[in-house]
Amino acid sequence: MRQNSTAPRNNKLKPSSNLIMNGSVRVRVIRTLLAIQNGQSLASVLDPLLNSLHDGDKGFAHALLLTTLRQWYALERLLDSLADNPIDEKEVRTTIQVGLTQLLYLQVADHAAIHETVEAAKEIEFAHATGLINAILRKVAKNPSKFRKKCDKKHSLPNWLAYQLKQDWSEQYDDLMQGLRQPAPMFLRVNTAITSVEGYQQALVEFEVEVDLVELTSGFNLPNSSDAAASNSILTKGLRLHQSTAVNALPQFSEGAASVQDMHAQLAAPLIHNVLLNKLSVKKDDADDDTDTSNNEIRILDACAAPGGKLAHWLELISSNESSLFHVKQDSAETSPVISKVKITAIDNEAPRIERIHTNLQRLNLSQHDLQQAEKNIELNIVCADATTWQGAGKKKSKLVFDAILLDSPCTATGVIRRHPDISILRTEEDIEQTALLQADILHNLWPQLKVGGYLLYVTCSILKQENVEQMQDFMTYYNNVAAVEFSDDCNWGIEQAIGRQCLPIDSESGDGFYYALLYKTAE
Ligand SMILES: C[S@@+](CC[C@H](N)C(=O)[O-])C[C@H]1O[C@@H](n2cnc3c(N)ncnc32)[C@H](O)[C@@H]1O
Repeated sequence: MRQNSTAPRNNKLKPSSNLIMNGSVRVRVIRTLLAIQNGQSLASVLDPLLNSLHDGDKGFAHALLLTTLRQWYALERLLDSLADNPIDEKEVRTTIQVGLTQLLYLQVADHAAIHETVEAAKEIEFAHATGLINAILRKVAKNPSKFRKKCDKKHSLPNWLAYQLKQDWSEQYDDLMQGLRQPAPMFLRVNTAITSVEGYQQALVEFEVEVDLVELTSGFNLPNSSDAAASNSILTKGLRLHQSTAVNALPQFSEGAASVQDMHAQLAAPLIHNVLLNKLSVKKDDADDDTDTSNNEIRILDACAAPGGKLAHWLELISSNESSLFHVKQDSAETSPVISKVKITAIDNEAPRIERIHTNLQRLNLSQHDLQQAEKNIELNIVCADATTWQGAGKKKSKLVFDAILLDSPCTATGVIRRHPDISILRTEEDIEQTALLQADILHNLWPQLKVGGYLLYVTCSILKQENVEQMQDFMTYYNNVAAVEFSDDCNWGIEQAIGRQCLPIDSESGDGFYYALLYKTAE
């Protein structure tokens, strides 16, 4: 029996104090780390930190904060091994960890790292601990490579999470533990409604921004399709920057020519878009198919849409001339396009995050207003609603509303720890269970709203099986009208699972730890 779900515990944590942004750079970084340990997310404290600093200090503060977070648990273990007596005060531990990061990972000169860190302890009114801080940092400074080796040896995760990942990924475990401690590469998605990927790559060369073209192939076998359409292959192209760059240094960024989006996140929109294209192009002689395009409109849902990365991508594809749903022709003798209207609903239950959807779509000229002006016959509705209870049919009798659903589900975000290393501090073991329950509630509310013959793409940025393949296996036991679409061997991303595919953030050039499963609705 499913229980009532609640959001992950971290979402409920209240910040215990407002950040006081004064003092030296190190003091501000220490205060930021203390705020994160008190439950604030990195996303909420990073801008206040950086905005409080002179331009010349921002790079160092950013590196010090992010590196300390990435190495947090390894530094904690090292610290425990270095202290004669247990150190309990959070402020003292954090200060020493910030010192260790400078010595072991940032190659700051010994005397600056030690002196400035000791001074920081005085500034945060922990002068009583300066002797201890000084002694530990001096010991490490005498042989940094020995201590760096010690620190790098194991993982830098809380033990409960490392243990769970060992259970889930024993073969990939060592690489995964190292991969999760590294920074992630920056990827760009090119807005193909404006320019081609190759065209934008050329423009970047002129701006002296070095990138590599990344091509991901997604092969899958659609059930109940005609032979011609039975096997499909989609090519998703993105750009990987050699070095992370401020977006205002990118050509035509403010005009919407490109967006920052992880490479594996870029798989979502093409996948759901292409199965829909395929569905529309197949002659409707399938008894299992309830997709009614007789009124020339299709309805699609982005169920957890904020801040709108995948929604924007999908809208770019829909409004791009090459891949537009409006240009699909059925494989019958008829030649007229089958679709004259696409209705998209995007929901999310967090109002401030909905605001970010609007801002993002405006930059890309994809707001409701822009779409209306362009007379694209795309109707976009963005709604603040809870996906565990929301009903797209409103008062209509039939619940069957959507031809395709993208469910980019709330998750523990363990697959994006490289970008959000605060996750390893903020998450607790109990969050996995609670998050899995929330995901199940959303799935059970949305599935009855999908038309027979429609597709639901389930996505998470988690690397825990409970939220992914096990969630899908569990879900499928509830229904006799669900089939999992098989990805084929053509896929050059992720690891095949009993249902779906799992990407792991192992290698420093690849994308984040996303999971994808494509479900098809059959007749009961
Ligand atoms: C992984 S994020 C979505 C990212 C988004 N699809 C994108 O590509 O930019 C998950 C989203 O689910 C939303 N969410 C969490 N619980 C929800 C619920 N019960 N109903 C609707 N949205 C929910 C969160 O606010 C969050 O924005």
